[in-house]
Amino acid sequence: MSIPDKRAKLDAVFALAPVIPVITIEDAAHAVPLARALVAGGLRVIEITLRTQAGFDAARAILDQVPDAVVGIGTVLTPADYERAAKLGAAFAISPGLSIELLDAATAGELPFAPGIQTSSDLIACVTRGYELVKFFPAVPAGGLPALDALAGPFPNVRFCPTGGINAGNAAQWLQHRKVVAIGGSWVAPAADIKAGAWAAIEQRAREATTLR
Ligand SMILES: O=C(O)C(=O)C[C@H](O)[C@H](O)COP(=O)(O)O
Repeated sequence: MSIPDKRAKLDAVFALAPVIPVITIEDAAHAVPLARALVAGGLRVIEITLRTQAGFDAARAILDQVPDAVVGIGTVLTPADYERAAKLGAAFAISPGLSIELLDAATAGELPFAPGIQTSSDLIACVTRGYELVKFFPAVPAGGLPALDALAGPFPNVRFCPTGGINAGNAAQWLQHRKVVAIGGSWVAPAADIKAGAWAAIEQRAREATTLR
């Protein structure tokens, strides 16, 4: 697939919902009820991180059993992670950062990829290769909205998915920025609620998140 085609696919995914729940799952058996709760609440795009062993199995279960969910693989750190995400049939891959090796693998591959950035040098590496939708991580510790606004200036074509330190209290402010396509965060489905099977609470938080923009 060409770079513009992959870019268009990624844009279409990020247009589906204002908030992307970032999920860290310890037990793959939780994946399907969790995804059903998020979809029922109106958040179809879900980032399953590879922070835990269960990440891939969780993503596979959702892909198999929750057709309305749009599954992205997060914490993609290496070309091998990217390849695995592509083989799994995920909708996209996303990273908290970037390396040239990772960008090159994603350029050669078929799966749309959103690199993570924190500096203008990161953004130069991205735009040089045609990546124009990036995760801004960690959004709040790295300077918050003023930092994003400053970074956006020299890169007029870049759009951002800020993640890291965003919650129900500050999410709306981030979503008002014209270069923010969506925000990511763990607050919609925190680890404790997943562990406890608190699906109704997660569904309710998802529903509230859909009204933030
Ligand atoms: O694990 C990854 O791949 C990441 O990119 C990091 C996560 O997106 C953030 O850690 C979520 O941040 P919180 O919403 O503040 O919990």
